[in-house]
Amino acid sequence: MDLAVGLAVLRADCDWPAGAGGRLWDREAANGGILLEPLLIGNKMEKCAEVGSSKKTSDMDMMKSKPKTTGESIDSSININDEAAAPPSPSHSPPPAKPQLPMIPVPLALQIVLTETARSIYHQEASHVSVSSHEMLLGRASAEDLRAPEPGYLDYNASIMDGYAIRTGDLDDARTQYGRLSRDEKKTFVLSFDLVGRVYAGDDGAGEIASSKRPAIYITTGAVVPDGYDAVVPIEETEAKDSSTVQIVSSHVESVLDTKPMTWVRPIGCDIAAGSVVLARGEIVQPVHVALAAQVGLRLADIKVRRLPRIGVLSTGNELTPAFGQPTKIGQGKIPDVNRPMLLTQLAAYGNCIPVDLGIVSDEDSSSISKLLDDALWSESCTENVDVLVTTGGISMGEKDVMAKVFVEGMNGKLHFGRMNMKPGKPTTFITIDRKSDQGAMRRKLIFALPGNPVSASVCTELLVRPCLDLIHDSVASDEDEESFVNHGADHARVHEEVMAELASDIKLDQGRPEYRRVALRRMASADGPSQYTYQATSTGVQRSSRVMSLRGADGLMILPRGGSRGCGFDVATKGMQFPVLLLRPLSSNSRTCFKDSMHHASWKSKSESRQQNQKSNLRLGIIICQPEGQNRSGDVAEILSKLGPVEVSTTCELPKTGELGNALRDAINGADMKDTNTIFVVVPSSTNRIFKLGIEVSHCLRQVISKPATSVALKMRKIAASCDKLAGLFENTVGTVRDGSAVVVSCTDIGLAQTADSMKPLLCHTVSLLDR
Ligand SMILES: Nc1nc2c(c(=O)[nH]1)N[C@H]1C(S)=C(S)[C@@H](COP(=O)(O)OP(=O)(O)OC[C@H]3O[C@@H](n4cnc5c(N)ncnc54)[C@H](O)[C@@H]3O)O[C@H]1N2
Ligand code: MOO
Repeated sequence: MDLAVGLAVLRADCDWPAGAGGRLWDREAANGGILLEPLLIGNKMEKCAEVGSSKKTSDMDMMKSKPKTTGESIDSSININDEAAAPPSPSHSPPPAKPQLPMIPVPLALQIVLTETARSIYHQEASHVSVSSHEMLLGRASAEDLRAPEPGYLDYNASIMDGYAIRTGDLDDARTQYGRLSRDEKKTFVLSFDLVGRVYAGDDGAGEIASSKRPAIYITTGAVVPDGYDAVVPIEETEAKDSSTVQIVSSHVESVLDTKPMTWVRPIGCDIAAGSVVLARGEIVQPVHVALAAQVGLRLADIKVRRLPRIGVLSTGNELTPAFGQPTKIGQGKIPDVNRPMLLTQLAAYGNCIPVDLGIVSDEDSSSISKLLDDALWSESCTENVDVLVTTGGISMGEKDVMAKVFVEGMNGKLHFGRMNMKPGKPTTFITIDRKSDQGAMRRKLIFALPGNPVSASVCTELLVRPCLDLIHDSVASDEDEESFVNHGADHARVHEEVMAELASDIKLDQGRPEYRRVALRRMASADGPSQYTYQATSTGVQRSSRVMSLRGADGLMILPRGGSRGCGFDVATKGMQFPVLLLRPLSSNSRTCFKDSMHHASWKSKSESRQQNQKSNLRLGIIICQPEGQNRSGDVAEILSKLGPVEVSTTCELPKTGELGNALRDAINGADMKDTNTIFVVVPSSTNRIFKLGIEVSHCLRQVISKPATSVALKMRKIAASCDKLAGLFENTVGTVRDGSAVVVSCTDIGLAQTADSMKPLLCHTVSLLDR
């Protein structure tokens, strides 16, 4: 008899709960006192080893683990008929339907499921389907690369603006003529076009179009730019003189004369070049792919997606009556079948499978259960057999718990594990059934026999069935050898997103098994700084596995260690302790969480604040204070301006012995001690009643050194200063680039300087970021 449980290497990122006191899991075999412990290497579970001694060699044999590496395959099958796997039965009680199998850690169970799933995918013939509506594409895995056909998108030259299509070649004469005019003559220059036609979006653009010396065609956004025309002038830059003449608004004449070919025109294929991949093989279809496929003109029949696995859901138990039917009689031992509607909807919500309702069966007659399931899985007459099966109930230790026997004995299944070290969900059982087709190809079915308690059934579906279905859904056939394919598939499968969360209150730990406690999560700003978060977990109440209310409002499963001396060493997990939480759904869809502390929210709340934060350090200041003899304001001004950025140098110029100020400013701006600056403030103290005159004087002098004036920035600054103090509005601020464009010079008074500088900071930072350096 061939008994072997291969214990696989767990995913390297599959760490067990923190705070479990070093022993990450253990298991006491039924009567052998065998402890299984993982050896921890670098906080990762690398392999399992047996410790302690055992009187039962066969038990040991069954548990024997050849440590495997990810490069090796797992043979995780258990022979259920081997007596050694079962605890001894007292002579007065009937033997249990299912032997007490090793209780394996959940991450190991998941690894086994993923490995066996990948193996089944390897042997599965890839089958692709197309769908009948675009909504059905969403979330499906593409079966092949989809490329944009010739000539790409768009297939005609289209106008980007409502305006007039023109021929840029027609502008040459007018441009030459305009170039010869004086400044005043240019002001009165008229550039006009003959309006020769109209093209609207949807017209084929091929209509008869009259020609003239300088024709223009009225065109709408998206319309075909007619042949021979190569640019569009936006309507705002034109005025219609009469029904046959369009004239360019005088302020736009110069720019329109400079119009380059294809201005405001989208050329053929510019959005999507012919041959570009719009949906890659294996990629999961998102709304953007639907948009791209539509844009390049594909038909639904052209889009092949992988067939979704069909998954059957069966409830077992004599006590069950169909849900949503006749009310059950009170106190008669009957209950509504909750698991089937729950799991059918849970699986449908995953979007990675087609759930199939297999009904309810009584647990009285194993052979009729075998027959029903055999039909669902293999029937020749049934074209739509299920690929995966989930049953609930009848999998524990009682006389009526027949499901393991049904699968193993009745259907020749291979049992991979029969108990998991967790609460809820301990009796969870995983089986595969392989058969050869008439052509000799291997076909495999994956069976999850889950506990009957609804919470256990739901949690185990989430923990094991969901990743299995995701793997089938996401996998793409490959030329690799079987073992490489299987190992790669299992190691790269999608597993649950995980966050660390701290307990909102004390929780008594289970003394027998680690608990996957249903918790609601709240995201909170962390003391570690902006955009750092912590999560707080609140238990959903009593965690009995019949209490479906414990699933209500749960965002995740918090992995609490087994308590007591055989577990983590303590009995109560106290408020504030942190444990990992496997997320049941992405947190962002959690409507109860308002991310007020997010960067997104912050940018809405205080745009200027965050901008200032971002732009903190790019201003390196030089300050030149033009002060009357005997005054010294440099300290105050430097202190105020230092809020903008580091002050590299602060210097003074004597006020003004006319004719000398210009030179003094030039020397100061170009002086060696200003070389590390990029923003030079020339500040004129307001203590004098000559503020207007001085403003003009300084401005005049600065214009000699400025290579490019920035008049609108200066005007803005003046407005801000005037809003602080009207007197400041009398000062003529000047802004422009100096030193070959490597620095900005700004002149101002000291009135309202703090507020003005503060308001100007974002603009100055941005200006400085655009300097030539
Ligand atoms: N001697 C032992 N007894 C039990 C053990 C054990 O280790 N030794 N494990 C317990 C644990 S843990 C669980 S979980 C349950 C699992 O039992 P089964 O999987 O055999 O399931 P049933 O006995 O058929 O049902 C359990 C419970 O759930 C109710 N149920 C079943 N199906 C449905 C359904 N479709 N909708 C709603 N409720 C359902 C059923 O009436 C039972 O109350 O075994 C423990 N026993
Ligand atoms: O595992 Mo059971 O699901 O604890 O109740």
